[in-house]
Amino acid sequence: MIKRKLADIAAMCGGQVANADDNNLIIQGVITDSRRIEQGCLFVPLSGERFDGHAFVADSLASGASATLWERIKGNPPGPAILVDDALEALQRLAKSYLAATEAKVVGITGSNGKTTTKDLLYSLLATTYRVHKTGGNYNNHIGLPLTILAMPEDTEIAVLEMGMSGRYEIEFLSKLAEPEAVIVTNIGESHLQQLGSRLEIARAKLEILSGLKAGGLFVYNGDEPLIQEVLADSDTPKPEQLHTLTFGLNGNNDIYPSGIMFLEHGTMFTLKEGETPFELPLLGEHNVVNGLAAIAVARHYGIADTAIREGLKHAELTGMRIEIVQGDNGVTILNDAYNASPTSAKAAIDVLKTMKGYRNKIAVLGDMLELGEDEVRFHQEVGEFLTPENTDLLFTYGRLGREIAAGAKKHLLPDNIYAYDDKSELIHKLISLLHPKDIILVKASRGMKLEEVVEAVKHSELHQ
Ligand SMILES: CC(=O)N[C@H]1[C@@H](OP(=O)(O)OP(=O)(O)OC[C@H]2O[C@@H](n3ccc(=O)[nH]c3=O)[C@H](O)[C@@H]2O)O[C@H](CO)[C@@H](O)[C@@H]1O[C@H](C)C(=O)N[C@@H](C)C(=O)N[C@H](CCC(=O)N[C@@H](CCC[C@@H](N)C(=O)O)C(=O)O)C(=O)O
Ligand SMILES: Nc1ncnc2c1ncn2[C@@H]1O[C@H](COP(=O)(O)OP(=O)(O)OP(=O)(O)O)[C@@H](O)[C@H]1O
Ligand SMILES: C[C@@H](N)C(=O)N[C@H](C)C(=O)O
Repeated sequence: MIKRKLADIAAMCGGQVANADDNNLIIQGVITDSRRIEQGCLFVPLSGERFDGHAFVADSLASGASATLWERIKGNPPGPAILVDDALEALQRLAKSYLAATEAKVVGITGSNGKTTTKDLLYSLLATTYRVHKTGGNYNNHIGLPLTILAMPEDTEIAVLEMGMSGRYEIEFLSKLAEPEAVIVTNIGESHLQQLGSRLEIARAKLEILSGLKAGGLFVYNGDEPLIQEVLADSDTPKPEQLHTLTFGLNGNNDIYPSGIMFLEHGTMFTLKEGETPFELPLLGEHNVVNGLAAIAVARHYGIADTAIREGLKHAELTGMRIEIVQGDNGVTILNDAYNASPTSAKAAIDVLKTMKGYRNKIAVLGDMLELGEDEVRFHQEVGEFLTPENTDLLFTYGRLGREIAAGAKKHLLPDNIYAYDDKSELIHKLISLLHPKDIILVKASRGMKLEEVVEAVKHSELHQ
C-alpha cells in the first residue's frame, strides 16, 4: 500500500498541507470509512448517498488516522490535513500518481458477467510467477479502483483490475486512470440495460476499455459475441496504435477454445487440444470454462507455462456467491449464485443445474433481476421458459419480477411444482418443508434481492423429509 510523506501525498493529489506540525509525517494507507481506520492512514472523506465523510474526520483522526483530505469549501479542518477542492477527484489523482511511480503493469477486466471470476482466475495464474495485486471483492468503480491501486504493494509487478460500469464513459474513466497494457472483455449480456438502452450500447461502453490501453496493448475478447467485433470494427471506437487481439470462446474459430469439456461434481475439466493433459477448474459451468480461457490467454501472454497454468487454475481462490457450492449441515447441496443475476447469468446457472447428477430434486430459487429496463418482464418470462424437467424439478420465485419467471416456467413445468412468493421468510418456510438431504438447490437473483439469506436459512435448517 501507499507509504509516503504527507507533503509528497499533497503534491501527488494536487493538494496543500494544513495544520500539520510535520510535513514529513509518514502516511501509510488510504481509508474512506471512519469505521475501519488503521493507524497512520490518510482518511479520505467522500460524500455518498447517506453521509458526508467530512462529518467523520475528527473521529478518524482520534482513531489513529495521521491526516485527512479536506475540501476547502468545508472551512477549517480539525487537524492535520491536505486541502483539496474535491476529495474524490484528489483520491483518483493520488491513485494515478502512485501507480505511475511503480513498475506495475496493469491488466484491466470488464464485461457484463465474469469480471470478478476472471480476475480471480487470472490472479491465480500470474501469481505462480509474478508479484500480483488484484481487485478485492467487487471494488470495480470510480472509488473502488483507486482504492485498489492505493492498497497495492509498491513492488507489485502486475495489477489485475476489475472495471465495472452502469453507464457510458465510466469504463473510459477507469481505463484512462489505470492505463492497462492488456485488457479482457468477458461478454456482453444485459446487465444495466436500464441505463444503457441496448446491448450494442453496453458493448460500446465495455469497449471504452480500449481508450486507456497502452500502444501495442493486448485486447482479449469473447469471440463468440458479434457485438464486440462490430464495435471493434467501428472507426469511432477509440483504440491504441498497434493493437494486438486474441479471441476466446466456445467456437472453434477463436484463438483459444475448448476441444472438450467434462462436468464434475465439484468442478470442471477441459482440454485445449485433443490428447493434451486437461485443465481443471474448481468451478462449475461452461461459462466458467470460458472465463478460464480468457485468463489462460493473458497468462500465456505473460509467459506462464501450461504446467503452471494447470496448477494455478486448480488452486484458484475465488470470490464467493458465484455458483459457489455450499454443503448444508443437513446434507442439502446449495449452489449459492446469489451475488448477482441477469438473464445471461441466470441461464448459465440453470445449465449448471442440468449437469448435476444423482440428486433427488433439483430446485431453483430465483428472484428479481434488476436494472434490465423496459423489457424486464419479457426477460424474466424467458428465464422461466428456460426451465424444463431436464434442469429443474421444483421452482421457487421471490419478488415482483420473480412472478414473471414463475409465469414463464408454466411452459414446461407443472403448476404444482412452481411456488411464487413476495415474502422471503414464507418462501424459506415452504422450501424447508419440502427439502430432503439428497436435494440440490440453485439460489440466484440480483444483489438487491439478498438471496444469500435463503442460503443461510437452508444451510442450517432441520429437515422434515
Ligand atoms: C462512498 C462509499 O464508499 N460508500 C460506501 C459506504 O456507504 P454508506 O452506506 O456508509 O453511505 P455513504 O456512501 O453515503 O457514505 C459516504 C462516505 O462516508 C463514509 N462513512 C459513513 C459512515 C460512517 O460512520 N463513517 C464513514 O466514514 C463512507 O465510508 C463513505 O466513504 O458503505 C457501504 C457499505 O459498506 C458501501 O457499499 C458504499 O460503497 C459504495 C456503494 C461504493 O461505490 N463503494 C466502492 C468502494 C465500490 O467499488 N463498491 C463495490 C460496488 C461497485 C459497483 O456497484 N459496481 C458496479 C459497476 C459500477 C457502477 C457505477 N456506476 C457505480 O456507481 O458504482 C457493478 O455492477 O459491479 C462493492 O462494494 O461491491
Ligand atoms: N462468462 C459468464 N457468462 C455468464 N454468466 C457468468 C459468466 N461468468 C460469471 N457468470 C455469472 O455471473 C454472475 C456474476 O459473476 P462475477 O461476479 O464473476 O461477474 P461480474 O462481471 O464481476 O459481476 P458484477 O458486474 O455483477 O459484479 C455469477 O452468477 C456468475 O456465475
Ligand atoms: C449496484 C450494481 N453494481 C448492481 O449490482 N446492480 C444489481 C442489478 C443490483 O443492484 O441488484
